[in-house]
Amino acid sequence: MMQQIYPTVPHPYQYELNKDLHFAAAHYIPTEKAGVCSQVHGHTYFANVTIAGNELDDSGFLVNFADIKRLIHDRFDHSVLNDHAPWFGDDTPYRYPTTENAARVLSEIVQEHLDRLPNRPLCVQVYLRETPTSYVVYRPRFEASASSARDGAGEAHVE
Ligand SMILES: Nc1nc2c(c(=O)[nH]1)N=C([C@H](O)[C@H](O)COP(=O)(O)OP(=O)(O)OP(=O)(O)O)CN2
Ligand SMILES: [Zn+2]
Repeated sequence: MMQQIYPTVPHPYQYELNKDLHFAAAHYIPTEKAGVCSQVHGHTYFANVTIAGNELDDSGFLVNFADIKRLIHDRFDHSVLNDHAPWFGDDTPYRYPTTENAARVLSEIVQEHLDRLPNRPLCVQVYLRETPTSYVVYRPRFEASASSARDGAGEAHVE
């Protein structure tokens, strides 16, 4: 597993968990503007998922590290990203499996899981490296009302 220093995300929460993971996947970007990347090709993607919150569950976890791996690695490893409807598709640039969209999709998949946990942690950052020279950092926006309702974060606002 590649280990490195990731960009930090400002947030008001007491606990921050980070999970590194990787998956091998093929993709193509369905536009001529992508040049050779419009042909099917593969990468070993490296992701770092950052989750934050103030409350732990009855195991003393913010979230089980293994759940994050299961959600991402088990779903996408040795697959073609373009085939993963509804997350990815060829119909709109918002669903092309670019690094930008893939980082957002990972965040959304993780947050859907976190929303079902009683302690309601938040996915505050996904770092996704597609090649040795290319990566994207995605940080979801949170409404102030949602985060304060969740855990008494008051005026805390994660950008
Ligand atoms: N903004 C984006 N640009 C590109 C994306 C993307 O997802 N977002 N994707 C690609 C290709 O899929 C390609 O796999 C990655 O491109 P690139 O970094 O150019 O890959 P190289 O290994 O050839 O990089 P070098 O630094 O030139 O070795 C293209 N663009
Ligand atoms: Zn690619």
